[in-house]
Amino acid sequence: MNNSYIRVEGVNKSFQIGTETLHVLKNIHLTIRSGEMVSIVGASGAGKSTLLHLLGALDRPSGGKIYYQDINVFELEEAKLAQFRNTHIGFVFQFHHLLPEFTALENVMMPLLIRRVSKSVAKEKAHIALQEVGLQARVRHKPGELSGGEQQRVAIARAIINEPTVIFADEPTGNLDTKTGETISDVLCRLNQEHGMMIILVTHNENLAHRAEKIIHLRDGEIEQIEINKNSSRTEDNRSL
Ligand SMILES: Nc1ncnc2c1ncn2[C@@H]1O[C@H](COP(=O)(O)OP(=O)(O)OP(=O)(O)O)[C@@H](O)[C@H]1O
Repeated sequence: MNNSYIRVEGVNKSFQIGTETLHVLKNIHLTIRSGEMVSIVGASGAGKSTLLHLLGALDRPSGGKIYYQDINVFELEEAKLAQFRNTHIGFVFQFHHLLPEFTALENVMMPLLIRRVSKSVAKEKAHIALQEVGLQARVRHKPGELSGGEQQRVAIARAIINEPTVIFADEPTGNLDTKTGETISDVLCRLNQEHGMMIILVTHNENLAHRAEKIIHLRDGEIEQIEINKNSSRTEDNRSL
């Protein structure tokens, strides 16, 4: 059965710096299945974040196509693309971009309020999302009153409130100590295993990278290797690329 959810076909990305063209991603081909947890690893400057941004439809490729099932996302006009992102995708970044003057609950409610969901429904869903990441006791705290790991869990709750199909995370444990980083890794793995959310993440954290069932090694903008992680609890014996 073909259950590929995201299909990347011959994607390139270049940036123009003055008269120079920087070829950051070259001829990327990739398939990511429904429910998969995938990590993208590689040296600094290899193109990991650039690839994640393209996969998450935050930026457009210079060439090639990205399909979500049968939707060619970059053929969508800007407003439709934004709507597509809001409906299907959640983002978690190293620097969580929480709004400092709002409580954890209000930060998590925000994506639903932007979509004009009623305040009472948004509140109820935000409570559930914060419970999901183990922060039910901190709903009234503002970001400055939370630890780094707690702030990151609020960011994850905000990313899952729309019940996205896929979560993109760029260095989600990047500025956290080892133990707090493990808690965040546990939260992401649980969302994948218990709720079937696809998780696609960029990380320099070896432990987190190896909890994914597929590890994409990028080198100088090219896929060097796609490693199927036999040790991942989700890897099935009969999986193929
Ligand atoms: N908007 C941009 N304009 C010009 N060059 C860019 C832009 N974004 C990224 N680059 C360049 O593309 C290359 C890849 O960047 P990217 O952020 O994808 O790397 P990375 O693998 O995520 O690195 P790191 O592990 O250090 O975060 C870098 O050399 C970077 O300078």
